[in-house]
Amino acid sequence: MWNTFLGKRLKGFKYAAKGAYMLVRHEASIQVQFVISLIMIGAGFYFEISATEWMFQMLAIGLVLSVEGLNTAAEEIANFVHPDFHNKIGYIKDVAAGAVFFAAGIAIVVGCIIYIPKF
Ligand SMILES: Nc1ncnc2c1ncn2[C@@H]1O[C@H](COP(=O)(O)OP(=O)(O)OP(=O)(O)O)[C@@H](O)[C@H]1O
Repeated sequence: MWNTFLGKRLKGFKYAAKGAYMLVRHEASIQVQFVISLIMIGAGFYFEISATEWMFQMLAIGLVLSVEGLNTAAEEIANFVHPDFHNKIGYIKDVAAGAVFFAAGIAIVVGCIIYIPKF
């Protein structure tokens, strides 16, 4: 069953779900972003934001969690291939963190646009 086209896709989904669980269970940066995401979802219900606002908010949350997860993967690869200090590893980690900076910056702007008018 697992060797069919559908079986392989299901297996891939199972590994991806396991990876998402591992990120939330073990990675402090993802845990922080995850808790902030839950707070923002709670705020969405509290302020009864519109369907369009929900879409932008959920896209922003997905963007931040995805990029943070990829940043973690990049860090893990860097640590695995070169555990010692190296300028190139530092550069790789910095640009991966820079990607999170972009995503988080956009998410903050989206949050401000949605919630500032509600006060
Ligand atoms: N092996 C390395 N060689 C050069 N610079 C490094 C190295 N490891 C980390 N750095 C520098 O330190 C910064 C933070 O590293 P890293 O993201 O691994 O965080 P950490 O605090 O060491 O670990 P964690 O994020 O798991 O708490 C990097 O962006 C990079 O500038």
